[in-house]
Amino acid sequence: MHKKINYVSLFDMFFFVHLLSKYVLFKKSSSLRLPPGPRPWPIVGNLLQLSQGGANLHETFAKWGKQYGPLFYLRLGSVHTVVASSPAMVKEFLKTHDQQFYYRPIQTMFCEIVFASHGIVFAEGGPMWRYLRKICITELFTVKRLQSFEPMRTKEICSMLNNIHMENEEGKVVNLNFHLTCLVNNIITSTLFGKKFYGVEESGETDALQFKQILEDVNHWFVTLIISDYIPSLRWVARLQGIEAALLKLQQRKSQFVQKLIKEHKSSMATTDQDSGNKNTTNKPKDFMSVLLSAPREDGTGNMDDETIECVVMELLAAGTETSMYTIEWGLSELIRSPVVMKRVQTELETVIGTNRLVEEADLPKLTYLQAVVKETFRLHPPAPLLLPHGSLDETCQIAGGYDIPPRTKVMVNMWAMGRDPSIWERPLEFYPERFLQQQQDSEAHKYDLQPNLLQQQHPTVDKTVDATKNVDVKENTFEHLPFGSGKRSCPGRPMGNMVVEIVLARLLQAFNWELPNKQDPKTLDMTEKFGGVIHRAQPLQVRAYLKLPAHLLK
Ligand code: HEM
Repeated sequence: MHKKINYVSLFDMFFFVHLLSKYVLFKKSSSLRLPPGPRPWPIVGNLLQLSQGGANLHETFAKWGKQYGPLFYLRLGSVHTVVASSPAMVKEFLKTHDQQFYYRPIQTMFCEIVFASHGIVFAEGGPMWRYLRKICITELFTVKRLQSFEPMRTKEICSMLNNIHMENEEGKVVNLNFHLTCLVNNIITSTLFGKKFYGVEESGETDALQFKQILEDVNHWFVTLIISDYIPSLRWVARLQGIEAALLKLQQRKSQFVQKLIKEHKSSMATTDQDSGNKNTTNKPKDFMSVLLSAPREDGTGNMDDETIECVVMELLAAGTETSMYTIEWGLSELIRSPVVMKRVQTELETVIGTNRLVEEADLPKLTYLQAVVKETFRLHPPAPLLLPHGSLDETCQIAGGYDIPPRTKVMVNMWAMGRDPSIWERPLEFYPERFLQQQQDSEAHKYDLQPNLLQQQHPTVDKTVDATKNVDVKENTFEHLPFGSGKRSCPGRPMGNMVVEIVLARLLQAFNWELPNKQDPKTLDMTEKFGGVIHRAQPLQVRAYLKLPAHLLK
């Protein structure tokens, strides 16, 4: 009994000291003019309210945005957080004060251990991050480099089309999610390491199996809420729960896997150099890992170190795969639900490309309606609904409205809420690509509308004359539509991500007619979302695909 009382008083003392330290910390911020927001609880702040009702984070934030305004404040444990959800507020952070808010000051245990926070995505900022972004833009995502991988992409897409066709011939329902996972992973890893891991030999402890397991674990931990990320004094809890050990083990597995690839690359580069006197004599495109291995260090002395390369390639893999593949799945889901829009995009493909050859990447600029379909998909289903967190480092910043943003505040942008905001978009919940077409492009698209009145029948409420005046560039310049972010932290992989989404969708639509299994009414297709780092369909898309091109074109 005596012992128990001692424990209780010890706990009380710990609790009191904890509260006192929080009080001292937040006394300072209470003199600041913070944006409005829900009332925080002691210690945990608004953390518990986040999970109330089981809604996805971006949905909860959209609800609070309506209640508290386009900029609201939360305290998540000890982490100051603000959420912006109007073009004017987003412009404040991504343009007007981009110089102060381009940092990623909030590091989670996952980023710290698994990515060591010294690549691009999770790096706070600084000269190394700037240098790596420069390499992305001048070396990796150039038109020339991306074009050099076109034959690989064409081959992979054709192989997927063939597999889908064969499954359908056997009377099977096609799980599109499965096919897209294989395809997009193979495209990205072939670009990054010159290797693919899906659809290859899978018996035993193969590279493919290891790769998939690592990727699964990285995705799992990326979205797992670890309490000590918000209440750092509870790090010992993460230790006791074995979280820290699990993350360290994942880091080692990831490191061993990528280091093996780096070793293979170094020895094949050495052989090529010996054979050809420093000239690349093979027709194989130079993958990103080879480019990074021959890139100089930031200070110009020697080559970049292996740890940085390891970090960068894994980040590119994590950033580039699910974003692209889920967009394609959402796009096709929306088109199946809107037969008139589906008809228009397929007619555009028939008219511009014909039926004697498959659409190629060089054709994409001519397919204006397809581009509008992709933009409309990003509007309703931005893969990163809250972008990635931004923030300032050590200074308090004053922004429009007279609000103070304390140092190291996590700044989130609710792109998902903006995409569905009726004050920005007319009839925001309708899938209506025409809203992105300029007037002259719009009349072009009408060429492909076989029955002009059908669109109005399907969307009786849509007033085309109003929406047709809008175009996507205006929407980006006015900070209304930014699926790739904007400013210093905007997505460097955009040229690749956008192109992969467009070409895969174009080929799927050109090659097949799509239906739901068992003659299910398209309007009843379940569109429930799940947030797991990237927004994806709660239920993978299951479809029937009927070939509409000669089968030999898929070879
Ligand atoms: C549909 C495709 C994609 C979408 C929608 C997308 C979207 C985004 C968004 C919203 C951000 C955060 C911007 C911010 O913090 O404000 C981002 C960052 C990033 N993305 Fe993408 N992305 C896509 C594809 C790719 C691809 C294919 C790659 C590379 C293979 C890539 C590499 C990156 C990197 C490295 C960053 C971090 C930039 C930094 O922190 O400086 N992304 N992306």
